Amino acid sequence: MKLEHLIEEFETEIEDKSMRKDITIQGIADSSMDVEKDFVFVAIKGFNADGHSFIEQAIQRGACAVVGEEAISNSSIPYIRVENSRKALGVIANKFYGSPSKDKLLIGVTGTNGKTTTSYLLKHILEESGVSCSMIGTIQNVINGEVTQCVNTTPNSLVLHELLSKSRDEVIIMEVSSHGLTQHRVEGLKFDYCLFTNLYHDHLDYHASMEEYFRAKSLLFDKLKAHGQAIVNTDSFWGEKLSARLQDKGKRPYTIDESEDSDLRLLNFNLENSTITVKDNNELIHICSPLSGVHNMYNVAMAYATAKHLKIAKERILKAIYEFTGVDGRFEVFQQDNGTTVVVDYAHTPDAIFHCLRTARLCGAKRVLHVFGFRGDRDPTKRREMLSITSELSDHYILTVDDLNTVSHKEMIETLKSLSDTFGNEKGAVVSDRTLAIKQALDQSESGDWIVITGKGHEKYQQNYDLPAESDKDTIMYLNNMKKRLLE
Ligand SMILES: CC(=O)N[C@H]1[C@@H](OP(=O)(O)OP(=O)(O)OC[C@H]2O[C@@H](n3ccc(=O)[nH]c3=O)[C@H](O)[C@@H]2O)O[C@H](CO)[C@@H](O)[C@@H]1O[C@H](C)C(=O)N[C@@H](C)C(=O)N[C@H](CCC(=O)O)C(=O)O
Ligand SMILES: Nc1ncnc2c1ncn2[C@@H]1O[C@H](COP(=O)(O)OP(=O)(O)OP(=O)(O)O)[C@@H](O)[C@H]1O
Repeated sequence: MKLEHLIEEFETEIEDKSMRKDITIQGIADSSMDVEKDFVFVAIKGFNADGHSFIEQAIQRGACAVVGEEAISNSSIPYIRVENSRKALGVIANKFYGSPSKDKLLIGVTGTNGKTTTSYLLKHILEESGVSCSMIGTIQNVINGEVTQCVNTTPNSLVLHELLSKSRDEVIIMEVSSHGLTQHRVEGLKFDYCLFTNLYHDHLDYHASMEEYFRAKSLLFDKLKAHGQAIVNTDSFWGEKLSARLQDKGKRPYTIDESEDSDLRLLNFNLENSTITVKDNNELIHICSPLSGVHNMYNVAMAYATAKHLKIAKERILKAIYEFTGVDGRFEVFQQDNGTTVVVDYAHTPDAIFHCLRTARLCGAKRVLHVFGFRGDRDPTKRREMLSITSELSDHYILTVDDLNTVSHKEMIETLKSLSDTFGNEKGAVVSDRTLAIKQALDQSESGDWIVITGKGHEKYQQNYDLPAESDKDTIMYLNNMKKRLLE
């Protein structure tokens, strides 16, 4: 593709007109380290670094043009000045990869919690109905059945367009984070369906307020195609607000909640046999799912509604939901020989913790023991609420280390102690090693108890701990094996 074609969308002039615009572009890079011969380098002012300071390095590596926001004179190669480099990256990536989303059915899922679960369940329903499906999200990306690892929930626009261009699947389901939306990572995409799961306290280290967080999430719905459909969980203030916002813009969202005037009405949750009754067009439907918890019933309803919109037969949807075995690290249950139930879950927001602990209670736990921690460098404002919820809903909590990121172990332990002293209750303890915290909970447990371990879910540990384990699930396995060996 010629440079002049790649940049024709921009009103800005190439700084030096004597430069060759007819040069053939071989690729695009937003990192100077990825630049190769005849690549366009897009300089981005980031949170840690400024891509403009790597322009020289990019040129040395073979860049044939640079896109950036700053005024630069005497550039030795064409320099295209734009207002917003992240946005420009999306525009040129879309062009370079030939508008790869144009012929795909694109489903975007946003919300604080439930994106991954809803996406996996929907993918399962579609595939069981013979529809091929790509998925882009937190745990991994799956394109044409091939799994690749990911850095972000929503990759940047360059990676995203490349993934889309590779996909031969009929449908693409992607999780869209608020970071992704504000950083223009989905620039150039138009969605057929946009789903809103919920909005809870999270990421207030990044967004200045819940209102701003909501505005960020709402941006996804501006990217609906003209005949695209929004599917919104309206059981909360923020869901209702989004629905009203869409209606103000002339859109008719499909709503899901427990009220009479919703499009899909959730009537009854039966946690004992994991069934939810919904009213769909005056028909009462019983949806049975092995997923535990009221929160998952909402995820089930969301996936059901979307599959119905995609014209999948009701019976097929119900069968697929019934057979869905769940998502790695999302309320994953491990029964212990002593009659204790251990749950590993990815909850790291107050609300998600509330749902997990409440689910354990509703499932008849004799006692609930909660093991969890706080991530270093992540929204500290939610910690107090997380502690209050566990103090209320668990019989005993053990605060321990989660990912430290750049925070030192010592500093984190001091934080845990101080938070527990101030906002916890006497039922809590701090154990500095995560694997030993899990061991302590297992050692204390009796038949009928539930141990709920939250925070890490499917993820591997960032730190080394005392027990040789790489994840919460590993730790449980290790401890069980150790016990068996001792008994032999
Ligand atoms: C804070 C944040 O969101 N950062 C994201 C952002 O990084 P950035 O562009 O600011 O990076 P930077 O390091 O400052 O570098 C600036 C520019 O200089 C360039 N550079 C840098 C060094 C060099 O030698 N040469 C060079 O060209 C970089 O390639 C970059 O273009 O843009 C990158 C590309 O899109 C993201 O990978 C990165 O996500 C980081 C890894 C991250 O942890 N983000 C989290 C907060 C996040 O986005 N999370 C959400 C999920 C949230 C949820 O749970 O719901 C997600 O979608 O993943
Ligand atoms: N609908 C829901 N409402 C409230 N909490 C939920 C819901 N679905 C899942 N959760 C909780 O949130 C955790 C993360 O779920 P999931 O991975 O599906 O959400 P996500 O939106 O992808 O999260 P993240 O953005 O953190 O990756 C679960 O382990 C569970 O504790």
